[in-house]
Amino acid sequence: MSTADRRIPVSLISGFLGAGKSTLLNHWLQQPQLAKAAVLINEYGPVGVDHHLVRQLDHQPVLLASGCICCTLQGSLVDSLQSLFLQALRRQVPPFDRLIIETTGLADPAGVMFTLRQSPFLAERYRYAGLLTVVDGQYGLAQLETEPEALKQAALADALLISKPDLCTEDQLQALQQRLVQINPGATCQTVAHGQAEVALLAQLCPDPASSPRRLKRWLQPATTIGLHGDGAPAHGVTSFCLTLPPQWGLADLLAALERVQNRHGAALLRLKGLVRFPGDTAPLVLQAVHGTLYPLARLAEYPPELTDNQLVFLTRNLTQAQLAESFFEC
Ligand SMILES: Nc1nc2c(ncn2[C@@H]2O[C@H](COP(=O)(O)OP(=O)(O)OP(=O)(O)O)[C@@H](O)[C@H]2O)c(=O)[nH]1
Repeated sequence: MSTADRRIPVSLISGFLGAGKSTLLNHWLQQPQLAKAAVLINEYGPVGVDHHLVRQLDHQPVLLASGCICCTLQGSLVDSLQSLFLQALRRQVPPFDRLIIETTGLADPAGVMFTLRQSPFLAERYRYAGLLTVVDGQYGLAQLETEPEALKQAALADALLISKPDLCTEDQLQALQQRLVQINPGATCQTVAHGQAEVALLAQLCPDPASSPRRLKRWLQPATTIGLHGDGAPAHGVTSFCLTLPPQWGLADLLAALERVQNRHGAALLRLKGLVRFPGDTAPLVLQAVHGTLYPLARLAEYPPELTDNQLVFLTRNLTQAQLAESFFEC
């Protein structure tokens, strides 16, 4: 990075659904080096849950944009970045020295890179500072074969982080690492458990793009060399919807329903997130699943008031809401 460049560095964290992006961000936001960082979280789905899962420090604005930044909301990303900059200038939010964008699991990072370059306002104030892609240690290898977005995110990354080593065998990790090297030999690749990566990784992602045009070209290059169309199209057959728990259900009913759904439709269940509270609970449980894996339930400190009780957000591929509901609500 040139010392004269005073633009705010923008780092992207991408990774397929449930790969471990928020976990990493949560860890990083507690580190003093990022005390003056701003964070933009982008979500896919009708109800935002992520921003309640990322621990928010008082002085860090967490902005939300619903939808997919790369394909449907590029205009809105420009607006968000512009407004964040102006708000900091007017001291409506604390000044920030770095911006981290966590892209939705379905986002194509090339769209974000392109946005930053295309808007003159943004290009003067922000500089693209690299892409870190988190790859699910457990499901990553399969996702790289079946999910074009996952492949593209890996192909475009400056650094790759393999998550969840504790859930993988050595062979699994090795096979994934080998595949990632094939897809993106230029990126660094390391394994990280529970998001505990060094913050220094952010600074190492890439130098000032202006001083490295070849790299920039590579970032923006459609990944046709590895068999993708590179048109930024959203995944086919991916739907997102909410289901509300029947009021008489308890935790046991919910767990039984999830087991049914995961047994029957594990492959089609890209992601499930939810906050649930049962009678007598003072704080909600955080529910997260990826395919057939239900992650350990965690309890939030308090209930975010603006969220509707007991709604689960599903993201599925080639599985309709009606089909999923039939399994979910079966008694
Ligand atoms: N066992 C284990 N679980 C992990 C690890 N990293 C993340 N997880 C869990 O995986 C689940 C998904 O992680 P998130 O950080 O929410 O994933 P994400 O990429 O932000 O998910 P989306 O926002 O849906 O794209 C959570 O329940 C995490 O606690 C890890 O290293 N080991």
